[in-house]
Amino acid sequence: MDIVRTAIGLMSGTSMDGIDVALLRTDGRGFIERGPFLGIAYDGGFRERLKRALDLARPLTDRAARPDELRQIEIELTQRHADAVTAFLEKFGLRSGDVDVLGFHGQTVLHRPDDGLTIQIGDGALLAERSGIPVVYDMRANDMAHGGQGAPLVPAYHAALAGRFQKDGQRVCFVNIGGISNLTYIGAEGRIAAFDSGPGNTLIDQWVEMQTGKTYDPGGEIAGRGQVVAEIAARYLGSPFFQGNIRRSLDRGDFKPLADGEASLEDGARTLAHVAAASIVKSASYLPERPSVFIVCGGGRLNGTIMAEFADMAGKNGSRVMSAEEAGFDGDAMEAEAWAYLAVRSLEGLPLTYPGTTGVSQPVSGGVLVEPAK
Ligand SMILES: Nc1ncnc2c1ncn2[C@@H]1O[C@H](COP(=O)(O)OP(=O)(O)OP(=O)(O)O)[C@@H](O)[C@H]1O
Ligand SMILES: CC(=O)N[C@H]1[C@@H]2OC[C@@H](O2)[C@@H](O)[C@@H]1O[C@H](C)C(=O)O
Repeated sequence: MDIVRTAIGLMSGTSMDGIDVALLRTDGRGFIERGPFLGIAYDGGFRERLKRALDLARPLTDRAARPDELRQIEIELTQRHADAVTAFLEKFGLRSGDVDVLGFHGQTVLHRPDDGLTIQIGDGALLAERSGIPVVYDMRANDMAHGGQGAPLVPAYHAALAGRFQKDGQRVCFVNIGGISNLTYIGAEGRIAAFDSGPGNTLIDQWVEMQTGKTYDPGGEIAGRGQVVAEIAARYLGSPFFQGNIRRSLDRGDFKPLADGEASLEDGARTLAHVAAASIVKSASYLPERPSVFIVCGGGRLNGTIMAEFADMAGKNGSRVMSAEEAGFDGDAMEAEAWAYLAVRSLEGLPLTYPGTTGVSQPVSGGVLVEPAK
């Protein structure tokens, strides 16, 4: 019988808005029991530290290199994850001994798939020491070493969740609208295709922060008061990323922020919400079949303007759009749950990625296990 483990997944995504913590009981295969979730927001000061980490990482060519200041930020990030685990255990009445493994994503500071380079900061050994729990981390590297894009990795988890839709004969596509958006298509016969689909919230967050000091557009309400500026939308949607059937994974910095003065606050937010929705639809046209349903997770599902535009465009193609919650999932917890699931798969030596998800040459496992000292 397959071993069912209790795993906690820890995700600090490209939006750099905080740490998502989710518990899962799973065998890393078809058994999945979702547990509680906790989101812990970063304060403004630490977000600035993470932005600095992106600048410090830009010139790096060695994924193990940690210039002094970057190493300091890595230690702080790791300590924040250890504190997040402690807060999670306390909140839900658990002890560290109740948890078999932590799946630790860390923070992506540089992602250059064309150069075979992906760098996540986050010290797995330090987290194991501080938490007293075994840690699986660095889950993207082995995929890249085998010719994969190193992202997205969540599709293996989406595929495991899709079972009940497949039984209904549905062609399901999970859409994650995070800082960057990505898609996972699972056909009725279990065929899986996944890739990054374009800019998500990052451009919107950067624009709203520059114009107002707020870090995002709550509910998409600012965008709701604006109009799409056609030339700006065309500039983003005309990117070579959307041309041709060769999908590649994205770095947070791949799409340039909108410059001050290019639009009013509202029109800029509306245009970027339109770009977020239209890029999903454009990229989805490269899927093997038209999905019958899109299930949307990630913070972008809370932006009403993105969702209204996306539902409208997908509806014209005959596809239905629903939020993760409407489908019975938790759209905030999905990526952290996935990292818990992938950690258990890593312990079992099961594949994390497939030719259809990252373009890797063959299905490969990945991740590095560190046990705390006894
Ligand atoms: N209530 C809300 N209204 C509108 N947008 C929101 C809301 N809450 C969160 N968001 C957006 O969602 C973003 C966070 O999304 P999420 O946590 O899914 O991203 P991430 O995991 O950091 O990114 P990625 O999936 O690219 O790694 C925020 O930066 C913000 O733009
Ligand atoms: C290199 C990296 O961290 N990529 C992230 C990013 O954020 C969304 C998208 O781009 C996705 O490819 C990936 O994260 C998710 C969790 C993934 O690997 O599935």
